[in-house]
Amino acid sequence: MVAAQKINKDLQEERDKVTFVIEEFAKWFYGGPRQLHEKRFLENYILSDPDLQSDVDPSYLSHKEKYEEAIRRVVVILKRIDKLQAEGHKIDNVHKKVLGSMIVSNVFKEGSPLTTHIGMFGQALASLGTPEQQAEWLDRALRCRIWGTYVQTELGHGTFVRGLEVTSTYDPKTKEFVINSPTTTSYKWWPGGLAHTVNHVVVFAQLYSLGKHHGIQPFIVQVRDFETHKPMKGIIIGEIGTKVGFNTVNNGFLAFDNVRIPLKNMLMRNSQVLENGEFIKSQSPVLNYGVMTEVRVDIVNGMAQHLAKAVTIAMRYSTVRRQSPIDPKLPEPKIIEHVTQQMKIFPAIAKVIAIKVAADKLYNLYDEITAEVKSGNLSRLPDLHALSCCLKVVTTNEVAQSVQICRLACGGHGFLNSSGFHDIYGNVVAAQHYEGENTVLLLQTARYLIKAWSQVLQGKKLTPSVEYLSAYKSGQLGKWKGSPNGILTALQAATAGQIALAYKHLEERKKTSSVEVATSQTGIELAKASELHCQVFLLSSLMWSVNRAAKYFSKALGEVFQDILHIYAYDLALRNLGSMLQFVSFSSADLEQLQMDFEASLKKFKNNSIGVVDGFDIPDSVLGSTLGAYDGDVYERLLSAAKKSPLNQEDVNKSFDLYLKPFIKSNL
Ligand SMILES: CCC/C=C/C(=O)SCCNC(=O)CCNC(=O)[C@H](O)C(C)(C)COP(=O)([O-])OP(=O)([O-])OC[C@H]1O[C@@H](n2cnc3c(N)ncnc32)[C@H](O)[C@@H]1OP(=O)([O-])[O-]
Ligand SMILES: Cc1cc2nc3c(=O)[nH]c(=O)nc-3n(C[C@H](O)[C@H](O)[C@H](O)COP(=O)(O)OP(=O)(O)OC[C@H]3O[C@@H](n4cnc5c(N)ncnc54)[C@H](O)[C@@H]3O)c2cc1C
Repeated sequence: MVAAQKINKDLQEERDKVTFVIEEFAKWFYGGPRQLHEKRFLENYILSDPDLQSDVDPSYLSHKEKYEEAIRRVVVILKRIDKLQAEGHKIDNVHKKVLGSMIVSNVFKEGSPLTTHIGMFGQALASLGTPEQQAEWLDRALRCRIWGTYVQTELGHGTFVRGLEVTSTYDPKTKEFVINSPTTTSYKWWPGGLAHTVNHVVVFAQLYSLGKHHGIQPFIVQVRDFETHKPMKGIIIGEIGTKVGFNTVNNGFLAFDNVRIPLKNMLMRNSQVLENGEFIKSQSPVLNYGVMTEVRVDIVNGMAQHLAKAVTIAMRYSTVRRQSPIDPKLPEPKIIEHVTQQMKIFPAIAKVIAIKVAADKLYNLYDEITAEVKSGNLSRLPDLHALSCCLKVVTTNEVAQSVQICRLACGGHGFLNSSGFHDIYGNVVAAQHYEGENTVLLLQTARYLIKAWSQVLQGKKLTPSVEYLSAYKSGQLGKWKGSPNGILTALQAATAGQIALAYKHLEERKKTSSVEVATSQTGIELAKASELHCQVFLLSSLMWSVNRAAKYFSKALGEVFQDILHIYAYDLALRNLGSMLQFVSFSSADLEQLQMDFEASLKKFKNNSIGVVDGFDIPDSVLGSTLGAYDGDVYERLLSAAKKSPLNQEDVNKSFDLYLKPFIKSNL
């Protein structure tokens, strides 16, 4: 595909300078040769369907048309997956690998109405349902023969799950639950696909049985008729309106008016209600929160992919675009020659890799701990919760900021929808809101860090992710060294110092207030500590991975990883100087050197920067950008995209005769 393309000569010139084998990098980035091959196969197989080659640019459609087109595309893809399976291709979890991945990001642009079906409804059945319940619903859900979503948030409550108002009251006479939405604020609000797509939901409601309250429990409810798709009796359902992004996700509202469901529809893997109404408690109430944890883990991986798209666009465009002479005697340079441009894009490239590495580690931890939980051992669940919360926050915040920087790095053209940034940004900032509001999740991680610090004070041994707190307490951290390793220890000292301060202030406030009030008053410091702790995890994971790369990869690629690590570490240190200055001693010469080292690291990486974004291996059909295509034919693409605007399909728009002309005439 690539060989036949005519490549922009500036882009080719930069590609010729790359010192490592891009394919080796791509294999690493996707987890191995088999995974890379499977990704390419799926991209090609799915996206080559003629019914996806439509010339319709969804950004010109109305809200309603966008949704209808998204559903048409969903079905084309589902048929394609059915065909794939009928042809005997065995790909595990293929629906998630296609519908829940970047492969289709340019097909939907503003999100698929089946995103939560794939990522949350199926997952809720799998992790909260009994084997009998899974036999009834899971297989049909996985084959997309029933469509569902995860319905938790209400108009009045999203964060404080225990405050949800929808009730589910067991009636032992009929062996049914009766579900009700007692107030306006109890309307379910937000779930993806809920409005007009799904026919089932997993809904979270306050359980009452035999007059007693048993907290939030999950129930499966059919909300639309299979044949007519009309709302079922007692179901009030609709769409919540246009949004900053995610406009094809079909987020909806839902209220229940005495909706009856059979006893077997409570998902009972954890807690149970018996026929006589007796309630059997689960091992822990947080087991019902497991789906949220899994999605937080998925979000981190998704952020690396979104940012990979943004940096690919910014990097290729910066290689093709020439503007503003640096040396007046020479022609206008590629804009990537401006060091400030490198400062915008190279740290963002490094972040893609740091986040990908952290996501891999988080997935491994998730798999290990989920297996332990299944066998009844919940001891490491807090580690997973603490890490998944802060990583979800820091990666969504950093990627949102970096996508903006990449957009700005493309000058005015970055503001065009055809650049692709608008859709990437919309998808990224949505994740700052969903699956736990970001400040709230930082405070969850902080609970864990405060407990860890209290263990340090008691001389107890800590789990690996917080072991550095003991090192800080025994005075081993705090001396500045300008290497990535030195930056890691300085950051660890700053984090531990911040946790210790928050702990101290919390203890002081506890003397005059309850623990809860004191914790709330210490929120600013606690949130800061969590954020720093997450940065420690990101940097230490990247260092671990880069050191490993030295053993397993070619020397050339190993050096590129080292360059990336240096850029990442220097950039992180410069952005966190304020926090570090409070707990680490620096001289002004140290800071001057740090800036020099950062600039040198940009220069060193420059010749390989285009190779790394090519190694993200995002085909044009997935990238969907006039500025970032592989061949660099930016200006022709911009013009061709503009010509497709509906306004350009006629010489004179009717508004001239209707409004402008009469106005001009009337003023003559
Ligand atoms: C494509 C887009 C799709 C989007 C979908 C959505 O958005 S769906 C909607 C997404 N919605 C949201 O994301 C809503 C966000 N809100 C929430 O998740 C919860 O309401 C909460 C965590 C904020 C508070 O919960 P609470 O009032 O029950 O709890 P508490 O603070 O009193 O802590 C009690 C203990 O529980 C622990 N623990 C808590 N969670 C977990 C967990 N997952 N695992 C393990 N443990 C957990 C916690 O650490 C604490 O332990 P400690 O310290 O006592 O040993
Ligand atoms: C695009 C999108 C898709 C979504 N999809 C789904 C879905 O499929 N299913 C579903 O059930 N839900 C879904 N949601 C809902 C989402 O999970 C919630 O909006 C999210 O968890 C935040 O909760 P909230 O809206 O109640 O925010 P709020 O809690 O009201 O946040 C408002 C402000 O209050 C602050 N605040 C609240 N509590 C505290 C506290 N304890 N301490 C300090 N500050 C606090 C927050 O930091 C924030 O600044 C979706 C939301 C969006 C935007």
